[in-house]
Amino acid sequence: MDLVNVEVGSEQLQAQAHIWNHIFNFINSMCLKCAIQLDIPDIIHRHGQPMTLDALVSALQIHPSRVHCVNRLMRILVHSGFFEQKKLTLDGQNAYVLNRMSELLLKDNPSSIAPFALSMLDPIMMNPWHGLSAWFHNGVDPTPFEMVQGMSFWRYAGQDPKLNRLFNDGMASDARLVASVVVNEHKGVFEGITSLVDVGGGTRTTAKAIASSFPHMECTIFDLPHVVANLEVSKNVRCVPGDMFEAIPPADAILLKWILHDWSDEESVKILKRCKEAISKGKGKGKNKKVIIIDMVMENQKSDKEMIETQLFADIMMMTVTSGRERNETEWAKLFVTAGFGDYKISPMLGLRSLIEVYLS
Ligand SMILES: C[S@@+](CC[C@H](N)C(=O)[O-])C[C@H]1O[C@@H](n2cnc3c(N)ncnc32)[C@H](O)[C@@H]1O
Ligand SMILES: O=c1cc(-c2ccc(O)cc2)oc2c(O)c(O)ccc12
Repeated sequence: MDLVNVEVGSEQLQAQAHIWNHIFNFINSMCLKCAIQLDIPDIIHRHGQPMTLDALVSALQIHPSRVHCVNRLMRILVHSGFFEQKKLTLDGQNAYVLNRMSELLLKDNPSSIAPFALSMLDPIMMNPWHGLSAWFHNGVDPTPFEMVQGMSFWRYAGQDPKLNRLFNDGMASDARLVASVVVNEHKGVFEGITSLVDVGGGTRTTAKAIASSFPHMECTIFDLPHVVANLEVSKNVRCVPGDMFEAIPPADAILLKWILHDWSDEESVKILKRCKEAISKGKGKGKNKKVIIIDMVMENQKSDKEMIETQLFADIMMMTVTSGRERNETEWAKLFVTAGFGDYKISPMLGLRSLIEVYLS
């Protein structure tokens, strides 16, 4: 094709802009990481009132030669919706204020997403992305993470205390946010249940929230021995070490929060079969015998482009890091039928994620 003679119309320029936008999309992630590392949300929060650029610059402990760059960083962060700008009436200066997004980045917010953001944007997690196309040619390694880092994500996290702490803190803060929504707004899901096992319950955050809202429920956390071994004793949540692929302690109900998206369909069916055995042996009756899943249901929020895109990101993330996947309703239903369950109910209620109740019959 003689490119010089091709007429470049406005549609092509728009296409070029679209591609450029995607080439540079990583800049959004990196500016977010930079803002968290510079402590910008906490600095504005501590200021207690709208904060001018001059006040922000003097509170930031940065090299004097970088001072003139702060407004450029703040401009893109305002554009991407992380801060608001207000006109100060006295001198006409603009000042920054937090919004719902930056409040979720504050370090002392129990639901802070900052640790999760820093773990996901750590070079250890970013390097595998450079191997994505090579991994499509390589039929050996289960994930790009394993191909590039030489071991699974789980083994890596087990030997890198910094990544492990950031990831677990990120999981725990998510668990606090989700548990408060579930126990405050969807209490009915747990009513009538006398015993619950939170399989892969990690640092026990979700189980503790459920146990304090339902003091008569016997709550157990079931996780790998090295996870459970490090937890301090809690009077209302029992800890049982073990492997969910082998056997799960009996209970009326089993909770699987952010578990099945880590695993392939075959592995997920194995876990669900162990759940079925556990609730079959439990003392629950009728619809109280159930598996409660908190995970994404893809294609469930047709109207919201950003939510759909985030679910698509999460799916590719799981492919790259854990060999798991995000599923649509048909794919979930197939897992439940294959594992021998009879019925299920999906409540889309947790932003990106849904609550799925799976019944024996
Ligand atoms: C993504 S984290 C989810 C933690 C927690 N449910 C939450 O949402 O905050 C997955 C959990 O599964 C646990 N896990 C992985 N393999 C397991 C196994 N074979 N048996 C039991 N737990 C396992 C991990 O230790 C980890 O705590
Ligand atoms: O590396 C990950 C990433 C996630 C993840 C990514 C995006 C989302 O919207 C949600 C979750 O989840 C993970 C996970 O559950 C896990 O066990 C290991 C790694 C990751």
